[in-house]
Amino acid sequence: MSASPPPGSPTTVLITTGGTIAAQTTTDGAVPALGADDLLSAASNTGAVDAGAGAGNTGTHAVRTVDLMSVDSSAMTVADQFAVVRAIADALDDTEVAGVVVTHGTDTMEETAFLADLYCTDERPVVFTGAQLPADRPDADGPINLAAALAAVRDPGNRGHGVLVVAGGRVLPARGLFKVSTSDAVAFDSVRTDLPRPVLTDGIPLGRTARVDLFALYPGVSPGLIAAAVAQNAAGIVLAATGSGNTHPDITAEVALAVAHGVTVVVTSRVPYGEVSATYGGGGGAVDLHRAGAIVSPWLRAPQARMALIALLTARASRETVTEFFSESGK
Ligand SMILES: NC(=O)C[C@H](N)C(=O)O
Repeated sequence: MSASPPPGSPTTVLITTGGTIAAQTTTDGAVPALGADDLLSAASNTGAVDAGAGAGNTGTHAVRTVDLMSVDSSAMTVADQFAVVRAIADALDDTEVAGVVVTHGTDTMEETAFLADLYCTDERPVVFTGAQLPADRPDADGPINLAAALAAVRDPGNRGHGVLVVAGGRVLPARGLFKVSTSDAVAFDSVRTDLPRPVLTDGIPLGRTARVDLFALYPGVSPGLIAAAVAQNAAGIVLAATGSGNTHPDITAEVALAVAHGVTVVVTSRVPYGEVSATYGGGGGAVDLHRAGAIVSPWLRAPQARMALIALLTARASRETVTEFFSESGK
């Protein structure tokens, strides 16, 4: 039995979306099966949640639950991701709510948490968490991560820092985050933890969103990939180029054609750390890609650059606005 939080206690909203934190092992592989109440019970059993906590409350905070969806995050659609962002905004519409925890698969947490951060103008903490091991494993990391995420919402030091991600004992900003391990509890790292946070204030879109394709570049890559994206009416293309944003000259020619078709092209890197900058020439360097009309993303890597481009192009942002967003993000 869990004790009730004192009357008038602030409320944390717990939104669940599936992922390994909610998964059980079946003969067909691990699949999300658990809901918010199960996750809260497991978190309270860790002893890491304040005394008196349990399903329905965490110590001095009441917990309101929203079982939003139950999917592996690798199977999420962009519509699902915007549904998560809207659910966070709905939760924060209630002034009694002190903050929000979202449980989510780790495969694409860097994308959804970043998308939420793009629209996050509220001071109240929004914290994503997940797990690397299914909930039915004796060494499951989900319960301790959820307990830590709930504690992060209660920590006044986390106000005003945008969306955070808690996993494996680390608390990191969503912006700049990427998954670094397929299996370790320390699932994430950051390209830079002090990235500026330009936000989008036009409102969270409803309905269709812009199509943005993402290609990793490599020796021998076919320029036809870009032509195919243009032919299929992509509004934007993100290139995870080699090194500091470089590729083969044949790609540069296709980028120029795509830009001439009105497609917004953003160049980032397949390398996890360091700045992407227009340094190299030679026909396929970032200097050449920039001259061909591509916008360089100095710090946001491909998955997050793609989410930003989807959000910006859905809001019909001009080329100038997109350029400004990426340059602001790199200061
Ligand atoms: N660790 C995880 O959560 C991986 C899982 N495939 C997911 O992203 O939903």
